[in-house]
Amino acid sequence: MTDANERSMAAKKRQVVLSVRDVTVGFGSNIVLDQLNLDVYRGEILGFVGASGTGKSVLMRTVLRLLPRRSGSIEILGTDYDTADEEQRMALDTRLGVLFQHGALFSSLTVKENIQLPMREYLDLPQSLMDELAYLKIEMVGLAPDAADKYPSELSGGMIKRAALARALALDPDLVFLDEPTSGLDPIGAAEFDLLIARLRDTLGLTVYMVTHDLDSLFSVCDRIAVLGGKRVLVEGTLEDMFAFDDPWVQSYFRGKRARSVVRPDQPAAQPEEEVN
Ligand SMILES: Nc1ncnc2c1ncn2[C@@H]1O[C@H](COP(=O)(O)OP(=O)(O)OP(=O)(O)O)[C@@H](O)[C@H]1O
Repeated sequence: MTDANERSMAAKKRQVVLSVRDVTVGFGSNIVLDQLNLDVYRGEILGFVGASGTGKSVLMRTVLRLLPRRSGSIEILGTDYDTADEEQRMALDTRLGVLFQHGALFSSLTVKENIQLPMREYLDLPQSLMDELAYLKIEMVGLAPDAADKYPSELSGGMIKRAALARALALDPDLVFLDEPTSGLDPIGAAEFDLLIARLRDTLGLTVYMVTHDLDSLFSVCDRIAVLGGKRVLVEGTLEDMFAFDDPWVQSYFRGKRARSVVRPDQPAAQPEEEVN
């Protein structure tokens, strides 16, 4: 059996936790996603990439039902929100965590209060237990306990990302969506954040859907990569699949000069080389 066949057999055995089928999304006459398909498997870190403006955020927002779609279906953790009843929708909401691009913490609330927001919305817990849980999440993301009573304006960029991650983990989700989690962090902070995500995946059994432009993240923590292009998922698979995929943007992205500075040295550069942003 070839490697490709073995991989495809293994993929079939994996449990799909997010299934996007023939999804079309547009704004007026601007069709951004056209009959797009994507599967995300339990326990993986999927890196979602694509040129600027191709619709990565639009897809994530559509999956999270923050944007309407024109057609297609989306099933998350076995539930199709469109056909689910109120109780099933609520149960699904508690199993999802989201970290938006700029952290999106409420500036008038402390870190602890931000983390407790989802708990207040979905759970009926005494304050003492919510405090205990908030401190647990704060520790989980590598923040010091005294961060709990700080306001977002008192935190560094890296601390804001961690606090936002703690809030995303507030309800012990199965699937977390991260929109450019390392953007704005210095390389060391970004590498630490990547390691944190990988560790949380391993210890909590999370599935991670990560929109990113960060080549380091793609090379160091992502199990699979999906590339958005031409309003669809152009290619999905391992890094090796990306290197082998015959498309100018994909070749330039994964084998360009910037990629070569972080990738394993055994990967040859694309010829001719064109840099992408
Ligand atoms: N609310 C909206 N109304 C109209 N057009 C929108 C809206 N949101 C996104 N778009 C358009 O959809 C397209 C895709 O945008 P999106 O933000 O998803 O790109 P992206 O791939 O996430 O880009 P980047 O990597 O720069 O963040 C763009 O043409 C954008 O102008």
